[in-house]
Amino acid sequence: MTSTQDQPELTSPDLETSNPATVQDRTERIRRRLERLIGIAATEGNALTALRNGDEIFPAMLTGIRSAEHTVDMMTFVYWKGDIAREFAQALAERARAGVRVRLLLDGFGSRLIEKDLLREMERAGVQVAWFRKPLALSPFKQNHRCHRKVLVVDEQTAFTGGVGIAEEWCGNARTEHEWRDTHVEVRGPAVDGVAAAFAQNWAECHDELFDARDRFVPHRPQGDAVVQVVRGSASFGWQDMQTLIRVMLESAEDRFRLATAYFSPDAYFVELLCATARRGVEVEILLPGPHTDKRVCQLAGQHYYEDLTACGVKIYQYQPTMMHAKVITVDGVAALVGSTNFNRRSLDHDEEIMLAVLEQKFTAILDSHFDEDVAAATLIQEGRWKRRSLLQRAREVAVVPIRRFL
Ligand SMILES: O=P(O)(O)OC[C@H](O)CO
Repeated sequence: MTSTQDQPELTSPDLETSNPATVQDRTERIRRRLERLIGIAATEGNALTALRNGDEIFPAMLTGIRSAEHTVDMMTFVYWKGDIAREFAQALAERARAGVRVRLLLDGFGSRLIEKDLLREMERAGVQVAWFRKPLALSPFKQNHRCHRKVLVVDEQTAFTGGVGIAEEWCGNARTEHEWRDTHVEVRGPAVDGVAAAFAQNWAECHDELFDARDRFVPHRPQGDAVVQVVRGSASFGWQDMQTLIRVMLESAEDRFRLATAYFSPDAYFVELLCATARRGVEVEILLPGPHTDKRVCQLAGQHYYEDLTACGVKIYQYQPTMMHAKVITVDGVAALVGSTNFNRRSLDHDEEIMLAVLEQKFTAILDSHFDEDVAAATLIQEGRWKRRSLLQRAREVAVVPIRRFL
C-alpha cells in the first residue's frame, strides 16, 4: 500500500514540475478551471491513499466497514460471487446487527448476479438494501442508464472510491489473468462529504427514506495536503460534467497526459481531442487491456481508433498480465483523476459516475509510478504494424461500429 506520505521520485525528469512556481501555477489553473466549469468547490486538507489491486483494496475497505460505529454507506456496480462477496456481506450484516445504520445500493444490472442468500442474510441483519433501476421494471431508455459509481463511506469520516467491484475477479495482486489490475483510493478529510453526496444522490432515487436521525454532519479536520474536487457524472442525454472534467484535463495538459482505462471506446470528439493534445506537443499515453480483456467488443470499438491515434503520436500500451480495470488519469505530474469513469460512451454519456480530481504532486507521483510499472508489463502498439493488421481484425472493428454508443 502506498500512502501520500511515501513520495516516490517523479517519473519523468523532463517534466516542468520540478519548479515549485510552475507546479503551483498549473495546479491553481486546473483547480480554477474545474471549479468554474463544474461549479463545485474543491476542498483542501485531504489525505489520499492509493490502493493497488485486491490485496490492498479489499482489506482496507473491510477494515473500514468492521470499524464502523455509526454509519456505513456502500454503493457498487458489480456485486458478483466468491468468498470476497460473502466476506463483504458478512461484514455489513455484522455491523447492522451491532446497531450501525448500513445502507447498500446495488445497480440493478451490474449486481444481478449477487447470491440471493447473501441478500437475505444482510436484510435479516437490518442492512437497508436498495436497487438502482432494475432493468425489467424500466423503459428501454432508462435501462441504458446505470449506476456505475463505486463508493464506500464509513462514519462520515473515511471514504473509498475507484474501480473495484465486489467479486472474485478483483482479488489478488494482478499476478495472473484471474486477478484483475485495479486502483482504488481511500480518502480522509473534507472531500469525504462530496463522496457521501454521490451516494446520497442515487439513494434519493432508490429509497423512500431520504434522511433519518442517524445523519450527522461532522467537522473535518485537515488530514493532508491534497486539494480534491469530487465530480459526479449523471446519466443524461447530451453533455455532462464528466465530459467537462476530462476535457479540462486534456486541454490543461502541457507536458504529459496519461490515461489508464478498462474500456476505451470514446466518441469521435474525444478521439480528436486526444489527437489534438498530442499534436500540440503533449506526450499522450494510454494504457488499455490487452489479451485478457473481459469485453472484446469494447476493445474492438477502441481499436478502430488506434490508427488515427498513433498517427498523431499517441502512445497506446496494451497490458499483458491480466485485465486492466483501473480508471486513472494523470496530468503533468500535478493532477490526477481516479474513480469509476471509463473512457467510453457508457461512462461519459450514459451512467452515474464519480471521479476525484486530485491536485497534489505527491499523490500524482504515486499514480505515475504505478503507471510506469504497468507500462513495463505492457506492449506498445507500433503504428506500422498496426496498419498491417489482418482483414479479419478490421472487419471485427467495423462490425461493432453500430453498437459502440452503448459500450
Ligand atoms: O464497468 P466496470 O468498469 O466497473 O467493470 C465492470 C465490468 O462490467 C465487468 O465486466
